[in-house]
Order: sequence, then C-alpha cells, then structure tokens
Amino acid sequence: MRTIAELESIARERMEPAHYDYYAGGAGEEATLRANEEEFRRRVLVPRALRGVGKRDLTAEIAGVSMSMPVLVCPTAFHRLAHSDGELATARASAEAGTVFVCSMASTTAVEEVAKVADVFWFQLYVQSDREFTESVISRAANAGARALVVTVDSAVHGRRERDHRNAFHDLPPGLAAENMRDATGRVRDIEMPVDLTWEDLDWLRKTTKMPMLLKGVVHPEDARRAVAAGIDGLVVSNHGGRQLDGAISSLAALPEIVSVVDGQVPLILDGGVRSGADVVKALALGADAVGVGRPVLWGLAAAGQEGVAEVLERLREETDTALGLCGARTPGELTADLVR
Ligand SMILES: Cc1cc2nc3c(=O)[nH]c(=O)nc-3n(C[C@H](O)[C@H](O)[C@H](O)COP(=O)(O)O)c2cc1C
Ligand SMILES: CC(C)CC(=O)C(=O)O
Repeated sequence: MRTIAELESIARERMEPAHYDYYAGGAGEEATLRANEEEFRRRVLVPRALRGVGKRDLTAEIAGVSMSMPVLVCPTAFHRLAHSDGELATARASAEAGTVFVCSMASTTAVEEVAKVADVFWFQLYVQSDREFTESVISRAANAGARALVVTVDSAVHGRRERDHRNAFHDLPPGLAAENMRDATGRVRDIEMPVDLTWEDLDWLRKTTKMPMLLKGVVHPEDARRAVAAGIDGLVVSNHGGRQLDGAISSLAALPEIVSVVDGQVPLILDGGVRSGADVVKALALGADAVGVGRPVLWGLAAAGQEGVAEVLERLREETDTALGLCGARTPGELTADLVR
C-alpha cells in the first residue's frame, strides 16, 4: 500500500501542471494551507499504557448515517481533471470503504450519476443568487438520494489563488463541465460565490429540503454558537483547505473553542491537513466526531482512479486503528483531550 506522499508524487507526474496546481494550491502566500498540516505536527500525542485495548471499533455515526470509520471524503470540485472516471471512481471507493462521499456542487459528474454508484452521499452547495435555481439543485440532490446538505459558508468571495492566476487556469478543458449547474435549457451556469448570503437565509434554506443541513467552513466560535441556535444539524470546522482566506486560523487550532461552545449539541467534522491516522486521532481527541480528507483523495484518484482512492481510505483506516490502540483506546469515543499536548 503506497503512502499518501507517494500517491501525490505519482499524481503530480500524471496531471497537467496547471491542474495539479489547482488541486495542491491555496490562497495568497499559502500560509493557511501550510498551517493546517503544521498544526498537526505541532501537537503531539501523549499515549496511555496498560489499557487492554482489545479489538478496536472505528465505527461512527454522524447526522443519522453510520460510517465504518470517522473519516469521510470532503467535497472537492472537478474529479474528472484527475481521472476519466472522476466522481464515479471516488464515490465507488467511498462506498467500498463504508464511508460518506460528499459530492461537490462543482462535480464533473451529475449528482444523479454519482447516486447510482454511491452508497451514502451528501451534497455540498454554494447558494446561488438565483434562489429558484438553487432550490432546483437542492431538489435534484434530494431526489437522487443525498442524505444531507452541506452548505459552504467560508466563500463569500473567491479566494485569491496565485497559482491559478499564474497558470491562467480559469476554465475546464473541453468535454468537462460542472454538470450540476445545468439549467432547464441544458446550459451550464458559472458557479457564483454566495456574496450576499446571511444568517437570515438559513430559514429559507431549511424550508427547501427535509435533508439534515450542515454548515461547512465555520472557524469562529460565535458562528458555531449561532449555527447551533439556528437549528443546524452539524458543522464542518474548516478553512477550505487554505484556499479561501490566507492568514486564517488552521482548522485544528480553531477546533477546541468550537468544541467548548457547541458542547456536544451537534456533530463536528474537522477538515484541513489530515494526512495520517495520528492526525485523525489528534482531531478526535480534541473533540471532533469525524474528520474529512480533501487532497489525499484527489492524489489517490489521479494516481490510480478508484483503486487509488481505496488505497488512501484503507491506509487512513489502518493507521487510525493503530494509533487508537497505541493511545490506549478501543473506540474514538474513548479519546480525550489530555492525550494531546
Ligand atoms: C481541489 C479542491 C477543490 C475543492 N472544492 C470544493 C468545493 O467544491 N466545495 C467545497 O465546499 N470545498 C471544496 N474544497 C475544500 C475541501 O472540501 C476541504 O475543505 C479541504 O480540501 C480540506 O483540506 P485538505 O485538502 O487539506 O484535506 C476543495 C478543495 C480542493 C483541494
Ligand atoms: C468551483 C470552486 C469554487 C470549487 C472550490 O471550492 C475550490 O476550488 O476550492
């Protein structure tokens, strides 16, 4: 089984440089991109001994769905830039691994096609200024069988991605399109960032669907408090993988305050910089209920399609199991914050 770093270097060789940069890169000087991983290195585990861990149980339940492990696949755009099977490969590998695939609104495969091969999947949404169109996209996802709506809230405007400017990467290659953005006439709309979205819109959003609704991209504790008060079903503590506000707090550093404000009222998922089972264990010990992985899945996909994604997910499962046992825990629920310094 190859390491994530090995899969990334294969991906880098195989991909168009501009597409690799789009995946790998972040906003501005990429300080937040680096900080996400660095914060995991800065914190260390202080394992407990003599606990008789027996056989570990990694299963988790979030927003009414069971997962074989507390690791899910983050929504990331344009999987067909990585591999011709695109989101179908990622969804199949996620199903095989028994975990949730979060389908991006910017997927290069229509959500209905994803649904045919996925097991449990959620749908990520950028609210569009055309509210009717937004409602139609939500209905498509719900009718296809999405089990939750993940509303991205860290992207009022586009982050400045210097690599994309340098590479003049603005458009998908011919033949690829953001298939969920087709309107009734079949035309593909450009994806707008939700520049005018406010808390007041959440009531409307809520009424558009019966799906549980999560907010993705919350790092301020006051926003977490407000989301819980608004009846949100879960939060993704995330800075969009360092792709939006450069200079933003790393997601792991943001976690403890959010955990304390939310106090178990809704599930918390953390994403950004998770690259190993020890990272998973650190995030869970600090209070996340699950973590998401973005780029590692894309590296697996670009390196070896469905197989590559499966490799990444199985590696994270095995490493998490090992790290859990070595920390003296049998289940994620037994991990406590005192294990992290
Ligand atoms: C290439 C790429 C595309 C992304 N596209 C989306 C997207 O369409 N919607 C979204 O909410 N987040 C998107 N994200 C952010 C991820 O969901 C996630 O927050 C981030 O990748 C986690 O950090 P990691 O890559 O360090 O694991 C994207 C990230 C990457 C790397
Ligand atoms: C279509 C893009 C806005 C997708 C995205 O969120 C990203 O590239 O980070």
